[in-house]
Amino acid sequence: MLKEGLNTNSLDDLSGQRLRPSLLSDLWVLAKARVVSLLVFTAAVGEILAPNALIHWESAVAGLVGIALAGGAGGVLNQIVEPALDQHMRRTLHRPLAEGRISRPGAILYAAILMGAAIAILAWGTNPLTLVLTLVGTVGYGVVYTLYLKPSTPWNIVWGGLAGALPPLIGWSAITGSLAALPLVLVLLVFVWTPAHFWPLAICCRQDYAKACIPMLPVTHGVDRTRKEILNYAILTWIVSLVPAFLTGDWVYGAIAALSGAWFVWMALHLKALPEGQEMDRYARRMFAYSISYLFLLFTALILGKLVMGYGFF
Ligand code: HEM
Ligand SMILES: CC(C)=CCC/C(C)=C/CC/C(C)=C/COP(=O)(O)OP(=O)(O)O
Repeated sequence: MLKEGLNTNSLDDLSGQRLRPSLLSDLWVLAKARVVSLLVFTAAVGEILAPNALIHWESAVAGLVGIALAGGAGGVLNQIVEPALDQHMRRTLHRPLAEGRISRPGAILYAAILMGAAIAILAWGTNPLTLVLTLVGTVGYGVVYTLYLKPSTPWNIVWGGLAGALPPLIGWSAITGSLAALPLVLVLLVFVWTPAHFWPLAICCRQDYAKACIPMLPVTHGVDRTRKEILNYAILTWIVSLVPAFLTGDWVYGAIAALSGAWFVWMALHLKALPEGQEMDRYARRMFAYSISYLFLLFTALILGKLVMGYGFF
């Protein structure tokens, strides 16, 4: 059975036969709901850090629901464009469109419903800035990254990552209707984190990307250059993660960011030192998994700091 890679639907039964996923689970996978959950969490942190989030709780709820729906629409758009590519990759070949369980028109209708609902909720419960930023996120990922950047440049995810980095700012703007230094730094943080999040996985899947003719960095520039870039971006992420401590005066957050970032950089160094082979691929997968916990930890530490210290000056 196809155990290599992150299968989105590992539904093999005891006899090795694949069970057919339910429609609900297909809709969940189509909307990339697990990725969207972290996007929504970073948006929630943007909201909590904003002044008077509790007073504007209706906007806060509308902002989170809107981002979840719009992020889901982005995931569906991505898979509408890519069924042929998904069929070539062990990690993605069981996706609903790739296996034909959901038709293209069905997926287009699903994306339209999600996006329509997102626009309606954001327009009703938040403000024009939040609506525009969210649209930029969905179009940036679902159209610009998927259609243009991904098939054409190995730096695709650096620029595509901007879309996924927007939620903290969207969360802040849902509450305040404006921009500010702290959420902009958080956007920068997710932006520089994204390459060190994704390229370890791209190293593991490099043969699949090569077969599918997608110019991911390990395919075009090799594994060594990719490991060097992962290290550069891990160091950059570590540095940027310390800036919120200076902006908020939250040194507990600062200590957590310093330690968890040092571990991220150490993993990048270790990955770089390993000889190419299965051990390196396994370690790259560990670093990919850690990247997700790391971002979650940073954002959790930020809200705990706000809840304890209040940041009255924001
Ligand atoms: C262009 C930018 C990005 C790229 C290319 C990328 C790529 C990926 C890929 C290929 C996966 C494997 C998951 C799957 O098979 O569906 C993944 C997983 C994940 N990504 Fe990213 N990612 C990006 C940005 C982000 C951002 C901004 C976040 C959140 C802030 C995020 C959060 C996650 C999470 C939580 C998972 C785990 C999902 C799971 O367990 O199924 N990613 N990412
Ligand atoms: C603010 C807002 C609404 C933003 C939406 C942005 C969004 C959904 C970003 C997710 C990024 C992501 C899952 C990339 C996967 O890359 P890929 O598509 O190359 O991976 P794949 O090979 O798994 O399809």
